[in-house]
Amino acid sequence: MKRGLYVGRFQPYHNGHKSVIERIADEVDELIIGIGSAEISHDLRHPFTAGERVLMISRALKDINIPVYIIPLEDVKRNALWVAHVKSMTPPFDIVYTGNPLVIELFREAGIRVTSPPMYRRETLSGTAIRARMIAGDAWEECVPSEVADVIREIHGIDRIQQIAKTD
Ligand SMILES: Nc1ncnc2c1ncn2[C@@H]1O[C@H](COP(=O)(O)OP(=O)(O)OP(=O)(O)O)[C@@H](O)[C@H]1O
Ligand SMILES: NC(=O)c1ccc[n+]([C@@H]2O[C@H](COP(=O)(O)O)[C@@H](O)[C@H]2O)c1
Repeated sequence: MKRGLYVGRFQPYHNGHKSVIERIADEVDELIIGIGSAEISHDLRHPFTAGERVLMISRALKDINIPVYIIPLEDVKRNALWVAHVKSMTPPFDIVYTGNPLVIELFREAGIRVTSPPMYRRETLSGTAIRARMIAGDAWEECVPSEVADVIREIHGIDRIQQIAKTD
């Protein structure tokens, strides 16, 4: 039994994440998706709540045929304690998938195997680029699974991000 952990902020969950998860699902028996910075929402880098991100990801995973555990992970003030915090919140895992340099370093120091999946269409498929499109009123739907676009519409996510992008 091999269980993998994929950590990200998923603000929002997009087609780059989807392509990574499809590859991971071929390599592991079970997948844990850790939703990072779970306590942060309603700001320009983190517009969506943990619960909204759970909804986006769980609906978009309908074609993944291995067990998936979606676990919100709040940040902690001390990086040196973060891996222990993550382990306390998740089922045991054998491998971590991430491209984030700090996350790579912290798990490696803890003796846990880390793999960095290759980037997929990174020029358009990044949370930063997608949030910029949402704020500018440009097309963003093509960058995310249709189930994620549905959730963002249901929660009036574009109105939210455009409102918080205003200056007073
Ligand atoms: N297009 C992509 N292809 C493959 N992996 C990706 C892609 N975009 C992000 N990732 C990886 O997914 C994980 C979670 O990323 P994250 O949720 O921060 O998305 P992001 O697009 O990098 O967002 P942001 O621009 O807000 O930082 C990270 O390990 C990141 O390297
Ligand atoms: N000290 C901490 O709480 C700590 C340390 C490293 C990463 N993280 C989190 O891990 C997540 C990594 O996701 P990204 O790769 O999407 O940035 C982020 O939510 C980040 O805040 C938290």
